[in-house]
Amino acid sequence: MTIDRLTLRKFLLQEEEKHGLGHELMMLIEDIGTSCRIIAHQIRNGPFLDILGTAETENVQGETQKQLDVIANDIFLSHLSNCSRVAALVSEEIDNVIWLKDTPKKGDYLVYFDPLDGSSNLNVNMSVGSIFSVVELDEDITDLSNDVVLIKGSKQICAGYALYGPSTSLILSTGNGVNGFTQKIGSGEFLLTFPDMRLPEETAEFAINASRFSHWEPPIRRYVEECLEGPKGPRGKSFNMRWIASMVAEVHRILMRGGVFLYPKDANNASMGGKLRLLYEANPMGFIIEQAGGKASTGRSRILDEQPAGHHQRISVILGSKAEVELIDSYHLEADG
Ligand SMILES: O=P(O)(O)OC[C@H]1O[C@](O)(COP(=O)(O)O)[C@@H](O)[C@@H]1O
Ligand SMILES: [Mg+2]
Ligand SMILES: [Mg+2]
Repeated sequence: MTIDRLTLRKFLLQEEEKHGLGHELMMLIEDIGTSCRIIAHQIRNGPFLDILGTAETENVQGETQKQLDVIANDIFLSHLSNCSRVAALVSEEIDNVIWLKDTPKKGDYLVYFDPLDGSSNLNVNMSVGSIFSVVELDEDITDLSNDVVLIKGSKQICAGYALYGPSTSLILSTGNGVNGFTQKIGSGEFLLTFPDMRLPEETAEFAINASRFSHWEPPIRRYVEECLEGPKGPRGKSFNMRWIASMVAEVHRILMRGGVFLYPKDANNASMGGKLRLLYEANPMGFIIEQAGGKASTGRSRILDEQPAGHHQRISVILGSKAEVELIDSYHLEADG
């Protein structure tokens, strides 16, 4: 039996009626969806096209790029330039902000994206994704500097991600909850398969790269150790642990069944501010998680309230089920005295 599902286009038209999304934002979301469809196609054909390996280049953050990091970035750049309201693009893979307008106006969009997240998973055929975030300018801009894009995550009007897993998912929020779409094989359309996604307040599952144990701050050690102690420990129950090394895949699992994801600032990455990037990883994922009823914190403050200091800034990330993130925050508070 096939169930009739809303297409992304029809869903956006409904959102427009209910919440006045605006034609230009709808078009932009469709362009993002198109980019993700093309990236999904490239990834699935990766072994035949011989594009799963390393490129000859490094990105601005000194990371060796995969060929698909570059390809996915080019796909986003070419499609997002279509929208007449997009003033600037900020990509993980590009050093400076790309200005598409000489005189951006109030109401124009800034789009931030990680074209391919978890790309170390590519050549082992594990899940990867794309992450995006949209902010509206609240004033006309005369000086096109990189600093213009340093806007808090609480100002996002739209964020989401695509997960290139066994199926391709597009998860989206325009500030009215979170909705999940799946790309249909054949038509290639995104159809609404997970309406109004909510994550459970409590959980017994956590995700952290435990190989970094020796670098962790005391509150993170305390949290993980208490989980590992199981029913006889202070948490009084058994915990499960998962690590895919792809933030998109971890966040998606948490959105579907609860859990908490930690990539904290630690002794090894503190000089960079952490591992994950604020503007195109932490903020959009924080927005999605909050819109689904969860919480996103650095351990010491709400991620979406962080004032960015640089457009490739990194940050400590703890997000997921509300009660669990609150507990980890309380351990930081106690440790800081
Ligand atoms: O290898 P590690 O340190 O566990 O890193 C995994 C983390 O790095 C990232 O892959 C960073 O993303 P990029 O692939 O976009 O650089 C996150 O998705 C993930 O959470
Ligand atoms: Mg990433
Ligand atoms: Mg990336």
